[in-house]
Amino acid sequence: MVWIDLKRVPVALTIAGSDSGGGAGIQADLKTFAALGVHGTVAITSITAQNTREVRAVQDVSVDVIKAQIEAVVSDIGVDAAKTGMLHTSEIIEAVSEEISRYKIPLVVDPVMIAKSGAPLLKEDAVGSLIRRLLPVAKVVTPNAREAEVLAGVRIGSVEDARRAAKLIADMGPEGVIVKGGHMEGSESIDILFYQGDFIELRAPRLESRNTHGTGCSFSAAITAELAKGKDIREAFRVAKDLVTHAIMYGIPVGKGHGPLNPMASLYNESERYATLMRVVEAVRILEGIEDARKIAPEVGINVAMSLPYARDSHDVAAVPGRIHLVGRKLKATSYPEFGASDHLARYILTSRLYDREIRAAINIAYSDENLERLASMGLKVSWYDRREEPGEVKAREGATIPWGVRVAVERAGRVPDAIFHRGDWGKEPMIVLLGRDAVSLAEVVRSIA
Ligand SMILES: Nc1ncnc2c1ncn2[C@@H]1O[C@H](COP(=O)(O)OP(=O)(O)OP(=O)(O)O)[C@@H](O)[C@H]1O
Ligand SMILES: Cc1ncc(COP(=O)(O)O)c(N)n1
Repeated sequence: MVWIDLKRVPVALTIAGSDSGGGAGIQADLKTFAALGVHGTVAITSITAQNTREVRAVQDVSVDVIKAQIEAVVSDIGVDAAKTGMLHTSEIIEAVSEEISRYKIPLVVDPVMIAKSGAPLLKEDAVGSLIRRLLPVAKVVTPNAREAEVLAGVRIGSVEDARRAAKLIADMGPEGVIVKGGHMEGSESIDILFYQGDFIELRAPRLESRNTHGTGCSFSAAITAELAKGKDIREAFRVAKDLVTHAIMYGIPVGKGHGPLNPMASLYNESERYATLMRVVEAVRILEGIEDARKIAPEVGINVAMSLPYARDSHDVAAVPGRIHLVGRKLKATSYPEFGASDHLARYILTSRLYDREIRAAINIAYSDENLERLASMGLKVSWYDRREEPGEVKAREGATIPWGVRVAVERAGRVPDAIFHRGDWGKEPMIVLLGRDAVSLAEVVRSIA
């Protein structure tokens, strides 16, 4: 539960460029502030004509108007924390530095140099101003590996190098330095914070996605939002890493280049919790209403599961703890649905979603030729895997069988099928698992089969 102080909403300010494509810059910052419950204000430094592929034009805002925007916000609304993004020239950097010093605002500096599409967003002769004027007034600075190389003057090829660079940059004035690992190699994206003489390292699986435009902007905006709430740098770092990882996982597939990440992913996920749980409740009601369920109930019981739209793991999948069992001819759920209640069906859903984002629900029923024929006669696509063909290294890994089996069945069908079955193995009951967008529609299919 996040307690929101409605009497005093925290205020964050972003001093950055506008991205017409809505993916990076102030657009990403405002979405991130909003996602974290902070009121966002802006001082636009440059207007870019930009999309997912390129920066076509840049118009810098005059230094007077940049200063006027900051003063307008500070004098009336007040600012708890600010961040900088694209600051194109030395003049802009110097003006921003003066304003920050005058109002003593806690500042996060994202030393944006080159856009993901390759366009320079900081003039080469302005790096000196960034180091001399901005870093000394920064609370936190968040370079990516390439930016850290420019600032620290060392090459970064490893986590060890990143640590060394973070220390060198800390000597330039900021309290905390985070060297981000998005542009490094390796199966994990590792970010390093150097703060008060200690290092904190946060890791996340490196996600394969084209849609990473705006990651650095959202990351620094999330840190700013948390500082605005009065959180400590370390805690802000954790929140930012989490938000950005989720936002990349559900990046927005628009444009032909690098689409934007989705800073709202966590928020949308939370907003769907109740509705998702209620779909499972309704599906259970339909199953419990089936007159004679003997042909569809497996020995181990039936379960119904449905995931949140932006699910990350089995905690984001609702199902019935203890499953639904046959009592006489009718089905009876042992308890009320909860999130995280079925690892088994969660694996079916989460693996299917790697192929088709629309899949959110699953129900398992007993395997029989008759049930398979019914599914086929309803025009549903059925695929299968054979547990006896499971490679040894998959068998050895806890929880790996279902993801492997789903992959086999999906590749066989050429898409995520409407149902996947296997004929069992030693100690494993054969099973049919129905997959679809909605738990209620799947329960209706099961009712028709029964
Ligand atoms: N493919 C990825 N998978 C997981 N996390 C990633 C990936 N790419 C970037 N990140 C994370 O996103 C955040 C931003 O890192 P990155 O190094 O990409 O910054 P940046 O280069 O400033 O971003 P941008 O390219 O938007 O300017 C970091 O927390 C980083 O670990
Ligand atoms: C206005 C503006 N600010 C920042 C970035 C950097 O973001 P990215 O490296 O993801 O392109 C950008 N492209 N445009």
